[in-house]
Amino acid sequence: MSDASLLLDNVTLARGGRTVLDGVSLELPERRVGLIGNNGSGKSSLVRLLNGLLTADAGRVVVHGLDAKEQAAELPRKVGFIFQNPDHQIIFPTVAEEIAFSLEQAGLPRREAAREAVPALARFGREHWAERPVHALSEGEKQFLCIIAVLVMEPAVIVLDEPFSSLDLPTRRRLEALIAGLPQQVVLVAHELDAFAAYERVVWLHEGRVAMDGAPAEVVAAYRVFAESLG
Ligand SMILES: Nc1ncnc2c1ncn2[C@@H]1O[C@H](COP(=O)(O)OP(=O)(O)OP(=O)(O)O)[C@@H](O)[C@H]1O
Repeated sequence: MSDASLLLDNVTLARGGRTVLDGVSLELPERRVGLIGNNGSGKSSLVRLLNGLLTADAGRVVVHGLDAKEQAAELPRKVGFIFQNPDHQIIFPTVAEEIAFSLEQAGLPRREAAREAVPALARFGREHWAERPVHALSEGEKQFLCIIAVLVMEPAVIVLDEPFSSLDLPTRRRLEALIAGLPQQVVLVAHELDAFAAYERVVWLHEGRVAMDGAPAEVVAAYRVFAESLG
């Protein structure tokens, strides 16, 4: 296995007494990986194994050489996570404080992190946001702030779990362009199936198992047929 891979080896996970991942095995060295499937199929559960928010009941998860169980404490710095709802991620009242907190998480001493927040925002052309109250940002701006907060920590992997749900189309397109330019490995969970056209690999989860896995054109087309048949 290459060191820059995500590996799930026969992973099983139960939540609330139900099996939500059932013997999932995947080796994912691709830089752009999509995850699709019906509501409740296990997508969010799977990506939460990658940054230690959840721990597999059986099987093994390895993230760029880190064993998710043995080296769980190191995972949050390796895997940046962007949630569907930015309000779940943002904890500080101002933009600069939020970014300073990320820098501190990345290992900078507190005072240095506070000093570096505005220059960090400037790298993304958002230094004018520094003193803005987070609640005064639009949904798209909040999502962008979350992404900046994750990127300043320079993780090797970026996971986005349904990041487009509350975004209008222009904001979504801007976010997609930003994601496309990232040097990191990206794992995207989304119901917007056209978002995966340029991806290298798409995994379709169904009821906690891999239903299909491969090039986006084939996997998305097959999932579309299946999903339409349920409607
Ligand atoms: N906090 C929780 N406690 C117990 N069960 C949970 C919890 N969160 C999710 N589940 C269950 O785990 C299963 C998989 O959920 P998960 O969120 O991983 O699916 P998903 O594919 O991401 O769905 P969606 O597309 O709706 O976001 C579902 O049956 C769900 O009810």
